Amino acid sequence: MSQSPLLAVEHLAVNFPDHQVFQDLNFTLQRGRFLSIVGENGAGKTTLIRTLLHQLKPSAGAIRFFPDRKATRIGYVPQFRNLDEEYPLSIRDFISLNLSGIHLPWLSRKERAAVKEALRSTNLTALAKRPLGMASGGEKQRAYLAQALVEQPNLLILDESTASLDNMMKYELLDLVKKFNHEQNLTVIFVTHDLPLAKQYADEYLLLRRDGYELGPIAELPEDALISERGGAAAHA
Ligand SMILES: Nc1ncnc2c1ncn2[C@@H]1O[C@H](COP(=O)(O)OP(=O)(O)OP(=O)(O)O)[C@@H](O)[C@H]1O
Repeated sequence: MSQSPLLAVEHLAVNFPDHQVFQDLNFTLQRGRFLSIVGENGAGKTTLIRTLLHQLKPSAGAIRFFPDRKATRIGYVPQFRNLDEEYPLSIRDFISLNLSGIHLPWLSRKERAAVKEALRSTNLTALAKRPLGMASGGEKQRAYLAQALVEQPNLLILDESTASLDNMMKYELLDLVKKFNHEQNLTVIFVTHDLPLAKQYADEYLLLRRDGYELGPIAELPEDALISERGGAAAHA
């Protein structure tokens, strides 16, 4: 299989006023790969994602996108939050949120087709008119996935997106994501504390530790990846 990098993290360091999160982080993510980022609380997973999303500036080093950042569309699926039942938008309107207003105050024909496809591919067509607040947890999370997919990203970031979902919903969501990964060569970054889930779906792992990091094929993810050096199991978010 020919390899083509989507991004390269080079000698990355991120400093906060009181401490440094990474010192010299290096890895390359090839297109079409499914990378799981794991690490105990405070190891720097969110900091890395925020740096990838350009919300934080590296103190040293760089993240390079290929061919460039502009050509790299990033879809982001956040951690599950139970929206209020009163949340007024329908599932269809919620999925369209990122699109409306980009070109015109209403959706173009192409955008409407993209919303239709996002609904279809996440099994939400029959629920399109349902208020998102009334949807089940799994349906809500599929709506977030559809919202991220509607812009046809090259990179999909799942940021603890399965935390707080029950087992069935977790597998349902990741089965869908894996399908996009396989069928559309979509590159995936999955941040999680759930090692069995990471092992089942990812191709490779990045384990962040407070004093360094490890990388490798997912089959080599250490069983004790989330056991802190102080000897206890790390608390999960
Ligand atoms: N804006 C900030 N200012 C100062 N320190 C910060 C800031 N953001 C994060 N940190 C610190 O940086 C370290 C890494 O935090 P980060 O949230 O990236 O860890 P994490 O691996 O995502 O943790 P968790 O699993 O708990 O979500 C922590 O010690 C955190 O307190």
